[in-house]
Amino acid sequence: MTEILDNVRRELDRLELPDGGTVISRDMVRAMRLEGGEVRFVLEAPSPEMARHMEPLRAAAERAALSVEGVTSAQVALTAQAPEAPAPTLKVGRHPEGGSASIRPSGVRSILAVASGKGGVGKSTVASNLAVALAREGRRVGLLDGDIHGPSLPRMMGVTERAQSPDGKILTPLEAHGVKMMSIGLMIEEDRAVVWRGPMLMGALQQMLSQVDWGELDVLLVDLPPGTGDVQLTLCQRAAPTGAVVVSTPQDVALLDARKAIDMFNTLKTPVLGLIENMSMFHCPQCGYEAAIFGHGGVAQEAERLGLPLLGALPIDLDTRLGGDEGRPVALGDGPVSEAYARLADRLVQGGMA
Ligand SMILES: Nc1ncnc2c1ncn2[C@@H]1O[C@H](COP(=O)(O)OP(=O)(O)OP(=O)(O)O)[C@@H](O)[C@H]1O
Repeated sequence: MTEILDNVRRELDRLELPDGGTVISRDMVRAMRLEGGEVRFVLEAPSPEMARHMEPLRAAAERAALSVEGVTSAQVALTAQAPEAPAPTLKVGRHPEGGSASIRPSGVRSILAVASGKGGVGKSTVASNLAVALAREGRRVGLLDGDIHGPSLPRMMGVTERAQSPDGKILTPLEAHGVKMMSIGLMIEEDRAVVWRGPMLMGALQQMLSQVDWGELDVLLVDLPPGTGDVQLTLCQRAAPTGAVVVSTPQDVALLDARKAIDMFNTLKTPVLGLIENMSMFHCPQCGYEAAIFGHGGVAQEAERLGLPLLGALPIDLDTRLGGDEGRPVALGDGPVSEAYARLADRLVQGGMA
């Protein structure tokens, strides 16, 4: 299936635009899906004015998709980016307000923290894929990037637009792959560093929870920074999360830090719902050889020791890395990793957590 969609994209990349580039290189294709042999996607024009002249391009895109083997029908819709809303006057990077008052958004049924002790274990990758898998199950999902110093979710979810605040008070979340999302990365330029102390980090989290129009959500996933710092403290003390899932690799050094994260959640009385092992095995796609690059079974043993469920085990996988870099989480496709995320999502839904 992924191959068919890749071929469709390849064909679309031949559709040249009068002012240069193609619909792919100009990033105009949205929400591409394949069901049975039917391909559907949206062509997004930069403005309503341009969309009015794009019917021939839309028809050409349909023909291009239909020319791909395995595609039996194609439906392409035209849309246009809304005229630019006023730039947010909302100032980010304030100190937190309101003492210990709740900052939990009222329409959100469940808040799940996605945490890790150590950095780089794949927490944001798991959060973005889990969000997509839950949305594919029909859940109303939000994804909040709590990693304020190193926001990576905009890139992983393929969102490049800036967040807007039509009234200067409340930010509108951006939407990608059926998930509403908010990140400091949507408010500052990508290569600008956030050089903030603890109180400003806590203030930013407060703003992203209580000054964002999250609407009605079944679940809001909060991708926490690694470790046990101010953001974790604020979330647990003021937003009453339903629980936390802790991501770790099977490596000893990562497990050691995961134990500290679990200890922190216990201290803050936030239930730890289970552990997720990431980068558990590498299956060589060429020769079938299996290598336990970061060790094997460590997270399962740790979960058993702590009496916590092992919610899932995800392999080291090239498509996972590529999907993260390209802004198309691997859980959008089909294949063993996408199925593993679907099982993880299902488990959380069945358990009433998402
Ligand atoms: N299962 C996997 N297979 C292959 N690559 C992976 C996997 N999980 C994560 N990665 C890659 O590892 C890198 C780190 O992942 P990610 O940013 O999700 O980690 P993180 O724990 O959120 O890091 P930090 O919190 O320190 O920013 C990314 O390049 C990501 O694509």
